[in-house]
Amino acid sequence: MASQHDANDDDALPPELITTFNELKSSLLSHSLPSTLTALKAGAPAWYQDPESGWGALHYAAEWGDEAAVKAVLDAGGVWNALDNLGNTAADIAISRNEQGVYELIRDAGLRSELLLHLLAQHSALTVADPTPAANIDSFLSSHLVFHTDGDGQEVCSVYVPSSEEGEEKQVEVGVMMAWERVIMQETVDLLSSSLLGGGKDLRVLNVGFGLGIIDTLFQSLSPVKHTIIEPHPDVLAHMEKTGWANKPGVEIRRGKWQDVLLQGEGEGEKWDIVYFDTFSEHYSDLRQFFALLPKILSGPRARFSFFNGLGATNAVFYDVASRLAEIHLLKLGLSTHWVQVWVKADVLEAWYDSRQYFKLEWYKLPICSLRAA
Ligand SMILES: C[S@@+](CC[C@H](N)C(=O)[O-])C[C@H]1O[C@@H](n2cnc3c(N)ncnc32)[C@H](O)[C@@H]1O
Repeated sequence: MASQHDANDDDALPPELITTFNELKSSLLSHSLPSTLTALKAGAPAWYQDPESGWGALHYAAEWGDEAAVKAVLDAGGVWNALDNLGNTAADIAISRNEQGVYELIRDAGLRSELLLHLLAQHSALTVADPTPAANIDSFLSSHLVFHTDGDGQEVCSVYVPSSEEGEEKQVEVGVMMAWERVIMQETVDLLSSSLLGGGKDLRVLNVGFGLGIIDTLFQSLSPVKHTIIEPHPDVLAHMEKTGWANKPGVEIRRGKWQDVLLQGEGEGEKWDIVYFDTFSEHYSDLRQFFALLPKILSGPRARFSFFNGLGATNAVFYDVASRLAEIHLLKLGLSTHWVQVWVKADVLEAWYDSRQYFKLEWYKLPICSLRAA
């Protein structure tokens, strides 16, 4: 999730607005609520970011820790996800100062804004306008993938994407799947299967996205009678063939994107007891479209669903907002979500030999979802 509003990309601010911003900033720095309210009422730009630090009024209000001031700045147009020059949002400042109430005010403003944007089906902070294989499915499916072991001995499936990072045009490695996620996959399978009474007899499992086959290997240990894997990438399919996946017990490989396999009518009425979703280069809108299939494809209230929860995972507040957004959308479809925190700090620290870092947090929020009893 990138900063939604880079305020200072716009035309230079008229001098009178800079003056009112400076008044607002001084009011916040001197912890004066009346003069903060006066400055905002006079039209001080709550969205503007000081070019030197990248701080906007919301950063100053969060540092002060006054909930009334934070609320006033948000109401006046303070931008919940604006990043300062060090990459921190106002909510990050609130966390660092242990201001839980302020943090929640800003996070909830973010959640409301995301819900509204999704309601209006418009561009949101969860959608990245990126035509490269990292964020565009057609471009990803026509890219060559490399299965290899990185310089730290980690098994990785990578794609290389053009990037102009640090002003230089180059190809950057992006992990489609990396072995550091094994701890997440293991915990996911343990939690998904622990709900199954009778040890999961006649278990039917659906996994969307094969990658390195880590989760599918773990699913095999549950001895499912039916183990459906949906996978569209030719290089991954070739890798699956080479490693004998077509002949494993219960395995049926459906070649294609989940959109083609599950929305095309063939397989109508098919149900599974465990469903897992972990694709690549897709957006939140795709995940949400998949959510809508769940009431039809989950076998009943004992069935469980989980997905790789990686959206917004480069910043704690974006991650919190993205997770709650998913929970609300699932709830609207009749699914409740139980969150389990998985400590991944040690795995994440060592994981990025040559690859772009897509997960920067210490805790992974693992969702376990089930149909609510009618
Ligand atoms: C992150 S990897 C999955 C890793 C897997 N969970 C594991 O344990 O190794 C993502 C996989 O999703 C596949 N994929 C991407 N888009 C897809 C789509 N629309 N439908 C199904 N699979 C997709 C990719 O080709 C890739 O193999």
